Amino acid sequence: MGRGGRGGHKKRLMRKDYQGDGKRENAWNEKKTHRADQYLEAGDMHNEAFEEYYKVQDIVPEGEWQEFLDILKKPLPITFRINGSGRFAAELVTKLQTDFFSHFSEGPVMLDGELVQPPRPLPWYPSNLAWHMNFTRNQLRKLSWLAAIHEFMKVANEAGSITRQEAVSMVPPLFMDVQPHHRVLDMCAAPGSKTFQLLEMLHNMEGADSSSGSSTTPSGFVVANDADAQRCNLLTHQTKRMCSPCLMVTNHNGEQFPKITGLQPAPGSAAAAAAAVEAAAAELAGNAAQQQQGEGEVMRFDRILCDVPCSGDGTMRKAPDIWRRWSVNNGNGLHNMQLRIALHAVRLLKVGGRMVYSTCTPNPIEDEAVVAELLVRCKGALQLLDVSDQLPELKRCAGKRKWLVRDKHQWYSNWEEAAKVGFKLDPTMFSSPEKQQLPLERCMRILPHHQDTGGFFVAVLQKVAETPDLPDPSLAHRFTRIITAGRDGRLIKIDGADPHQGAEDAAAYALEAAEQAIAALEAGDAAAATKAANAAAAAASRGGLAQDAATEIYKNQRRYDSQEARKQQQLAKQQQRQQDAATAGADEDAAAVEADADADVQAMEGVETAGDDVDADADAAAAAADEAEGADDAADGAADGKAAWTPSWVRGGGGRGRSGSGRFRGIDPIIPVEDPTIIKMLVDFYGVEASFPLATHLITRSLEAAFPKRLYYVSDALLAVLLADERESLKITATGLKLFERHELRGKELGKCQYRIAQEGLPFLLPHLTKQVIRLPVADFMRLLADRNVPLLIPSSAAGSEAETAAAAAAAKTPSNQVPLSTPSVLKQLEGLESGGAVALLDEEAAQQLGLAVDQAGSGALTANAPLAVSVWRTRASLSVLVAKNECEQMADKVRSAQQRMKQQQQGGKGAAKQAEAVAA
Ligand SMILES: C[S@@+](CC[C@H](N)C(=O)[O-])C[C@H]1O[C@@H](n2cnc3c(N)ncnc32)[C@H](O)[C@@H]1O
Repeated sequence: MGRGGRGGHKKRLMRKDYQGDGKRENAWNEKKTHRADQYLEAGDMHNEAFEEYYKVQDIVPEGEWQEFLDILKKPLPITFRINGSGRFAAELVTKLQTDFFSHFSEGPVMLDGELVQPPRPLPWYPSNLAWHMNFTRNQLRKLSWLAAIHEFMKVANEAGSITRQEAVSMVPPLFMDVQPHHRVLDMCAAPGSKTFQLLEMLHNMEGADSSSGSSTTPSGFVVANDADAQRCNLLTHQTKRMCSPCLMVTNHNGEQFPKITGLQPAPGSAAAAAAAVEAAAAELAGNAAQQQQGEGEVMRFDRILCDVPCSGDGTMRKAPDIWRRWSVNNGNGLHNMQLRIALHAVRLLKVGGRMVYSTCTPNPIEDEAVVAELLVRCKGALQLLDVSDQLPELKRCAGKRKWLVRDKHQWYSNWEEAAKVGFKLDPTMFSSPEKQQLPLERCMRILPHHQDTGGFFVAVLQKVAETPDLPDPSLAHRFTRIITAGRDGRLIKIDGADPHQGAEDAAAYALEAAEQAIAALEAGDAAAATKAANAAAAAASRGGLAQDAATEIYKNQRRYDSQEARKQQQLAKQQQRQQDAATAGADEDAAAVEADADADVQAMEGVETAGDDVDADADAAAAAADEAEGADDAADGAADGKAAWTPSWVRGGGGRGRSGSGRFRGIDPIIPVEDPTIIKMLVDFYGVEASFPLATHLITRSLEAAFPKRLYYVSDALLAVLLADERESLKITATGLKLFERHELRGKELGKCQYRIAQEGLPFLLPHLTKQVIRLPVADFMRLLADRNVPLLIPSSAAGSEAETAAAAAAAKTPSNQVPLSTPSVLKQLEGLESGGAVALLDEEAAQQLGLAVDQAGSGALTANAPLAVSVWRTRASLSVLVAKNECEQMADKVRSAQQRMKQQQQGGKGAAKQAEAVAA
């Protein structure tokens, strides 16, 4: 993706165990999968305050308390999700079942008197695409076939065909009902496992019309947002495996996510044409409202996920440190922020849109209290959906209508009790008679002991009408606090003021006016609030107060806000760090993803560095490559001068500490690639059909090179967002799918086009390429994947039997890894293949025979659905694969499995024929 933030500080982002030799600890490493018990001994897993709190909250059904406590002390099993719902996904499931899990089919497997638990699909996850495994370290060590499963998972995880993810974390996206045309916002998205799921759903284009152009690209998009800039980088890495041009990563506080207005369909898109027709018709009919609509709409979302930062009390199994550091203040301290994020999500949601609120804590203050307050404030415009008939196999407890609130001193049953003495409590935390009427049992609480998972909370909400204005509840409340304090004489000191009666009256009036300001704020009337606040200030000064009451109010308000914001941020960060540190899996294992550092980019660096050398070991070179993409996008190409074209628009431009027009420092500009020379070069060299919107939908992040380093493709819908956001309110850290990358072969001739095709963009581009594509028979394709750099034998007149003879002669003499490609059909194709970037793909007939053919026009972006094709670089003497080794291995594995399956089918067929013959005889 086009990344805009600094990428050069990767080392800083890595957890300690990823630093040093630069080799990252593997997410599937057995050491990490059982980290939980490295932190604490079982005896340490005890916390009276925690136990008392949750017993009083009554979240565990009668008689199950001990079971609940016991499971919290056990490490979490491994769970993973097979990515995509494409046919390769089904194949992967088959492979798991036949190659690996078949060991369990002949009865229970015992080791040292202990049962080895067979892997099982999560019963509630659709199409058997999510699995659960629970092997002990001893079992992995002693059973080599178990270790092989683990190894396979590791490779598949790295190649992006599976994602290790905690079971409960897979739940919220399943209730989002995301469709390809939806605008989706993931408010608190990092490190991105749920974003990945949402993208898969967006790209599930089954049944969509794929007959023309880029119609395999969904018309919707996903904006993945996170408040933490460094975690946005992890998000980018994690979601990059999805290869989508429909993703934008942004870096905002969720509660301040900007409203974008003036959204117009992307120029040249079908939607733009339709809108133009509609606008013209409206003009003719003199329909003002419709005309206005044509002038652009406010961007609202169809789906919003609020997976808010929380105390993480449901994650004890993977973060056992929570036993030690648990405090009631953790949840209480986050409630306000959670509510503010959720309220803003409601503002950004379309009428008719759906929003899922989730946490990984069973704490009602962070769960039902937030949902109830949302419903009350929305006055019927937001409804809690009953989803009890969905995912019926998922065991869950109903949400609660009543709960209590505790501070570090005592319990309270209502705000009235707590208002005066409560320690850092807010009225919104409390249940109330009004809230008890709400159908809060429709919320879902997933308890760890019910299906051997972590704990989670999910509420599914729908906006059914425009909501009333939703002012920040904590703001009004804090004003009240300040005024109460003022009344008590604690805040507004009349230092040095004229002690006569008038001053006191004026002070009282000032306070009253301030109260009116609150009421106006609560009613969402900003103008009235300002007026009342000004009146307060005027009264204060009229009374001759030394300290202006209103100023004091505002000063304190600001002080309080920033202190509180800092505290909440620190708390959220601290909790996040602790969760991350203890996370065993790759799901929320951000550092692992970061340390991944673009395996394919690194692989390319490897090939580049090795140049023409036959033994290009991309992975060795990759280990040395420590610069992330974002960093060198901007630091690009000082040597080859500036870009030669003036773009019609540019977002940002400061970037990386340079001063400039960019609104956000450190964020690179986004620039459309409008240089006719570049577009023509790509179109001519690769034969890109006019159906692909190359001239309008390519962006880059730097103009500091005549030929920008990377060219990214953004979908229609995202282009429309970029164009609409004229004020640059969106802080975009990454967007777009990398399609081309400038190739650098030091001191070597680059041929007619300096751009190679990026593997991640290949599935999108391939259906539109008419040149530089070479189709290989199975053996050659497998060889290319294995050796990754094969020599070519191309006599100038290579053709027919002469070439065959030459190739055979060469084959007889050369060591196996030096044998040039010699299949006549390949030699023929090589004749027409220019030096430079190209695509090598499995010959369609072979793919058909193996049942691996993909409807290219309809392949969409899903990695799992992608055709068997690799980006290559052709020189006069060799063909080099520009794809990471593990990805090549995965592809080879797919072919081998298909071959095996075909063999079995043939054998089955022969057997049946023999049987039939015998019967006939
Ligand atoms: C529970 S994690 C999200 C996990 C993520 N949804 C996933 O499935 O991978 C909460 C995230 O919220 C982010 N965050 C904290 N405060 C935030 C705020 N005010 N607005 C948006 N995101 C915030 C944290 O940086 C953290 O990445």
